[in-house]
Amino acid sequence: MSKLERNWQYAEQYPGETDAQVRARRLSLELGIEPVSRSIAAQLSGLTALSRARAICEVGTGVGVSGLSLLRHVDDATLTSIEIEAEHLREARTVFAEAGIPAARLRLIEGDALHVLPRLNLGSYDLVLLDANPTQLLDYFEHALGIVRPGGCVVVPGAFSHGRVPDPAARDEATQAMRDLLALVAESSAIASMLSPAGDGVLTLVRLDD
Ligand SMILES: C[S@@+](CC[C@H](N)C(=O)[O-])C[C@H]1O[C@@H](n2cnc3c(N)ncnc32)[C@H](O)[C@@H]1O
Repeated sequence: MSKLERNWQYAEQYPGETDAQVRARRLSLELGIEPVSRSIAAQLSGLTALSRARAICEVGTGVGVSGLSLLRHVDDATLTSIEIEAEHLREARTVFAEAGIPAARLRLIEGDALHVLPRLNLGSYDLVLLDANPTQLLDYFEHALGIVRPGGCVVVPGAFSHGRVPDPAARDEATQAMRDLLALVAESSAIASMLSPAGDGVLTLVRLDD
């Protein structure tokens, strides 16, 4: 194992998780859902704590690993989470209930994010997580930039597309969409971008003040 691989593995094993996160992670894997990695989950918890987030939006609930992480340190935040698969959302409801998160703090919306995102209030979210269909990423991002407040952030896990983004031979649609987003934000004077090698890569974008 190379030094970089050892560093990566250490960073993944380092964060502690709640029992609810551990159970949700196990359930995700049983259902074939890829949850955010442990280091990315810890970054989500830290970001919402740092920004004292009160309104959080998530695209791609899965069964709740990222949702639990987003809410972990912010007792008064509410989570709007969009999921297209009814079964995933049903399991997520149970996961959140067993974690003791009051229903009033959750707005779980079943539907296609491309139909739901345009209905959300503009400029009103502190953090938006994009973790659903990677081929639709650019459309999600356009909406996310509209609903996040100035100074808020948009977080995109899977930024390396399973290692394919840095591989010039990889030309699939999801990889190309991620590359297009990386290029778009790199050129933007309205966004501060941070690309971290945690998990499968995580891109954190801050919407700068208007
Ligand atoms: C990678 S998983 C999300 C994992 C979750 N964020 C976590 O860390 O626990 C992607 C999820 O997005 C959902 N999804 C896929 N396309 C979607 C769409 N167009 N709108 C909403 N959800 C979608 C899938 O059903 C799946 O549950």
